[in-house]
Amino acid sequence: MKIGDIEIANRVLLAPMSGVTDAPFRRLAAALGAGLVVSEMTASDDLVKGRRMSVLRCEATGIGPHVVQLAGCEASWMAEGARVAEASGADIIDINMGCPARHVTGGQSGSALMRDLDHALTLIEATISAVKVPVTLKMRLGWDDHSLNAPELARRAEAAGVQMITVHGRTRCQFYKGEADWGAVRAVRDAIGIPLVVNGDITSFEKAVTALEMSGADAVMVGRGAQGQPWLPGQIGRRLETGVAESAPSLADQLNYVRALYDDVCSHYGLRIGLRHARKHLGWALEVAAQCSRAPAMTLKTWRQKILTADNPHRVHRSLGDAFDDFAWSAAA
Ligand SMILES: Cc1cc2nc3c(=O)[nH]c(=O)nc-3n(C[C@H](O)[C@H](O)[C@H](O)COP(=O)(O)O)c2cc1C
Repeated sequence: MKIGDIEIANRVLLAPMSGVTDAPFRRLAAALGAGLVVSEMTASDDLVKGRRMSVLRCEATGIGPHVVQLAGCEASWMAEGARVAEASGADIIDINMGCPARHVTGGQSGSALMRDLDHALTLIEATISAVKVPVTLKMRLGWDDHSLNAPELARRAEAAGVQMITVHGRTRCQFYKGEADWGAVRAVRDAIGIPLVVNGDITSFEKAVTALEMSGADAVMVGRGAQGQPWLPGQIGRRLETGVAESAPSLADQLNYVRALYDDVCSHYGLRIGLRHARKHLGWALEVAAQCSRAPAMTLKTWRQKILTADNPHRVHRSLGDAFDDFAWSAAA
């Protein structure tokens, strides 16, 4: 699959997730084989103003094709944000028209743009005119069940020059409730000729295959399923290419991944902020490892408590090693 001239390694993308898919997590998921990884949403005006967290969100070292996702509600900020992102190394700019959060939609950004397609198009056109790199778009099925206008937005976006569309198979009013409707994404397939990506609730190879079949999409995007398992997009992507199933990484490999991620998070944000950001990744990694080893709930609870409250990287590394040893005992029992 290609986005403009950019070849994608396989058909499984890592979803943008604010507070989760920061540069360290994307680096790891990309190294473990994700076809493409997308930055957390960055407010275009904050990026232009050089706000530190926005600049950090666009960091790209070691990520491969670098996709920066921009959000905003004004054409001029979107255009300027896109220029800044391109100048700092973005290979692709993605526009967010899917975020359901009230603080985003209240500012007429994210999925609120699906309520005013004429305005949405002005943002898309401004972004495309501002940069040479391909521009892509992520959206939901519509605002609510009475306005399923993703096919119309997708068709107009393609006509304006957008080069790939991702659809999360829920409406904005669903937030994250219910199940993603992969079949409903087929109406977008019928409306456009550019690459289409289906998203929502894809947590396994089997679900990826079903989502591809039901939607007619070219690729899938995995979000929450990758929390604590940064290898998942790569594993599904390789299996779609080769048909060969892989088991979960060994506990020893999982320990190496979480340690590398922890160190990268601490150096990316600096120790003080990094320790805070690292906690959720540590928590998810421990949960996944405990599940893989069928460790008792109490063992997980004890290690979570110890590791998530530690504020010294040496102690965290040591405790991670001990926790994974414990999990290995459970697995062998
Ligand atoms: C914590 C969290 C943060 C998210 N942040 C973003 C974001 O920054 N940009 C975006 O387009 N979607 C964002 N999403 C939506 C995901 O990209 C994805 O569309 C959604 O989670 C459904 O996919 P999944 O079921 O595979 O998680 C976020 C979702 C979660 C759970």
